[in-house]
Amino acid sequence: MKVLKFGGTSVQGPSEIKQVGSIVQQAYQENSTVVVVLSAMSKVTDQLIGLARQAVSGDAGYLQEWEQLTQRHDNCIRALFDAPQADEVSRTIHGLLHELKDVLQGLYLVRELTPKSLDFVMSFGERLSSRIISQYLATQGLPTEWLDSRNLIVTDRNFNNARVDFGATNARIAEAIPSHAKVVVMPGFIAATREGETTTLGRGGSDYTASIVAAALPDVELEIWTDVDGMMTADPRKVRRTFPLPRLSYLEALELSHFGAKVLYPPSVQPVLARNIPLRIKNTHRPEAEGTLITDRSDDQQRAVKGISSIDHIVLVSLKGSGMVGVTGIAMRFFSALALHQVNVILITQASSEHSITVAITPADAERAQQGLQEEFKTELAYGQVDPILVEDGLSVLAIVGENMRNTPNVAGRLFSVLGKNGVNVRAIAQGSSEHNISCVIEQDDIRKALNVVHEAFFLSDIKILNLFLIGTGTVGGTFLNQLHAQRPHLLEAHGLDIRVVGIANRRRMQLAEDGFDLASWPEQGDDSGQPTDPAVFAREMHALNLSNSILIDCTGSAAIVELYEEALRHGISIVTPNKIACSGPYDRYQRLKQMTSRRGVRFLYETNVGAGLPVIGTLQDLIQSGDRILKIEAILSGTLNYLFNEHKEGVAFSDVVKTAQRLGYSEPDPRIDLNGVDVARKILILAREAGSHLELSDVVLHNFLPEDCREAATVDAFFTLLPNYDAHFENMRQEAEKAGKRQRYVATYEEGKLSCGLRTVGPEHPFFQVEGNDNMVLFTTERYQERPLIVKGAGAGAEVTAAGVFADIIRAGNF
Ligand SMILES: NC(=O)C1=CN([C@@H]2O[C@H](COP(=O)(O)OP(=O)(O)OC[C@H]3O[C@@H](n4cnc5c(N)ncnc54)[C@H](O)[C@@H]3O)[C@@H](O)[C@H]2O)C=CC1
Ligand SMILES: N[C@@H](CC=O)C(=O)O
Repeated sequence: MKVLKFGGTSVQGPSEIKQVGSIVQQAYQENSTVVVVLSAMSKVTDQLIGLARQAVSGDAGYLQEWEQLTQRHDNCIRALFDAPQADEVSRTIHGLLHELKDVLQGLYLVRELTPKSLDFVMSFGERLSSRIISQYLATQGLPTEWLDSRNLIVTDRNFNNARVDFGATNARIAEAIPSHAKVVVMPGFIAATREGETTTLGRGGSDYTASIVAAALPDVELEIWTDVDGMMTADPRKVRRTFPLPRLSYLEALELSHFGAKVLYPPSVQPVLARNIPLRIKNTHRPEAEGTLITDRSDDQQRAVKGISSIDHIVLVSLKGSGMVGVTGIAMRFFSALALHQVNVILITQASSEHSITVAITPADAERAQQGLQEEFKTELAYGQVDPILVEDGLSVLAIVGENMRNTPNVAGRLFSVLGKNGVNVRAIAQGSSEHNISCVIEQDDIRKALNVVHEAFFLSDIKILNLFLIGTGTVGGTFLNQLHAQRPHLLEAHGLDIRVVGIANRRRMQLAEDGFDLASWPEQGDDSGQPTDPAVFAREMHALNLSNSILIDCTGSAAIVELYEEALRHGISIVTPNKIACSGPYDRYQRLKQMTSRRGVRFLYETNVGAGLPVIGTLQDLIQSGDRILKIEAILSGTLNYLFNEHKEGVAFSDVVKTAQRLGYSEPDPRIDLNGVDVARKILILAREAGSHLELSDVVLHNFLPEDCREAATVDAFFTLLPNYDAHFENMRQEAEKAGKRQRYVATYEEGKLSCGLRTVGPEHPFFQVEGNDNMVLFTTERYQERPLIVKGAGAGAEVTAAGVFADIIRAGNF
């Protein structure tokens, strides 16, 4: 024998009902006796509640709503039945609808809506749907019998959420439902007291009806038909790449449904669990899908965590105070007060110091909980032995569930580590000693991100999604996008790294796309669509998306973008940047940014600030962290300047070489930043800070070789107009060096806490003499490298190498 329950979405219209018909037909052929339990057509219960409230408030508009309800059922009948049968079904349905209208008229007149009358009004949803479907199944040639659940399921008088009298109920079901071939159709959700008053079993109660019926019959299987492929690893509306779970134990299903998995109404597990009846969840729209089988054992021994669920709109209520420590009976009084005020407790935590007890409840219970606790502890409150009752809202509970968690170490470690790395603050934690469930309370704003990162950690450990917000699509940013586009498939396949660009901005336009841009056409998306750029709005939208593993990539040279860093880190967003302004700006901010990363479990990576893609900062950090001490840094740090001094030859104008350096993407957005030495000053300052010095940019002794009017030109274009006036001047400098057998080099030095940079001429004996093209060279003289310095050398500017350095930092941030 089979009991099939169809939810509201499975019976919402004629085409769905026809699909139900074919599923029942199949079950009948395989099992002979089938019990079909039906929900109301989707949204009808809410509509009925609305009608009752409208009527009782004296709003005659309820009549129009009633007409609509009638119309919906009429349409369904007309689509399902031919003329003579349609009239017959209509008569039954209209009889019920007029009964409903009379009840609503009564509510309108007496202006009182009791829980009992609300139950009666709500009962019409299932009574209507089950009558129509019963008749429909009969027209399909099935031997159908409609039974009124109110004659079978006996409850107490706890209207709206009645408790079942299983003794009486089981006996009535066993007697009424025949074991010979038959299709029995019943309304779900509704029941009655012994005296025949209509009751309901709580929202979602149709599942419960089916489970009660199954548990009262011999040799039975239960199937719950809904609109998803089974119990999923997490809520697919909130979490990406969820998948159905083929098997669960009753306990796991209970925990998951209790913590928000809407597919199953939690009380429905108990009756089938008690009789060890297999329960399968199936998709009405995809009957071929396997669904989820729920039995007494969880047979996936490999996976410790079976599912992740959550409950939003949680309130934490805490009783704290030194007067609680070591005093017996506090917990008893705390929970008695809550019970007395009918407060349903979702989660409990108590610190082992006994200094506080915290419970999670729903907002509807919050005021009663607070009042109840204030009354109970009024003496302690008056004497200051406990603090005022603390009520905090805007929270969610996230729970991971699985029977095998009990035998698997590091499940909690993984959970909290992944939350921490994504900047999700955990407010309260609960784990039962059975270890089936670990729950934690977090800010509701973080729930989407938290669910996604936890889901990735436990179910998609082979794939990690990184969400990039890129500002700056010029030389470096644009090249990075091209590199990512080319490398993305390989990273996904070989390293399970799914890197998505979800935000793009440049000086003109900005836009966000939660599922990621198509990198094949990013310039169009980045440049022509979206909205005018406003960094504050970009940041606000980035924070609002609150995506897991988010990284802000600043490929500008803008101080305005640096202003966004602290808030981004605070929101758990890592930062990767070639922009030197943050690390060479005020020391306090540089320090704050670095400290925030360790506190918030995010990364702030800027390897490309010095030497473009060369491993300069990483090398220095490794030296320091391994206990070495920096004695001196001497370096060529400007790719642009080195290029100029190498390429400025006889017969070539200096100003033309500067233009070429700009065209090749070596120079700063404003090339004067290179020529006046500021770019080099920033870089040597950054190295000094990494080496432990608390210096500022103003501490760098900078020898400028750019003539003053070029430095002061109003725009970059004006600068390029003036520069040719000095071609002869630069040619003289070059010839002088050449005559002496030397070469010009712009050299930065850090020694004994002093910073300087300036133009020098070096002979063939000096290592800088041979530094070619746009190369950089950094000599680290340290306690361990005193005889001969440690040297890092290579291209120190340019789109490809810098973009590759940014790329490497992103992967580092992602692997953190
Ligand atoms: N080009 C190179 O070889 C290297 C560059 N860098 C650094 O990389 C950064 C970018 O350099 P490039 O790509 O060469 O510059 P670029 O001038 O080619 O590109 C800058 C990009 O930033 C955007 N931008 C500027 N201010 C903005 C704002 N306030 N809001 C939104 N977007 C803004 C621009 O629209 C443009 O897309 C600079 O900080 C530079 O110092 C670092 C190492 C090497
Ligand atoms: N403009 C810089 C490049 C990045 O830092 C240089 O020329 O070195």
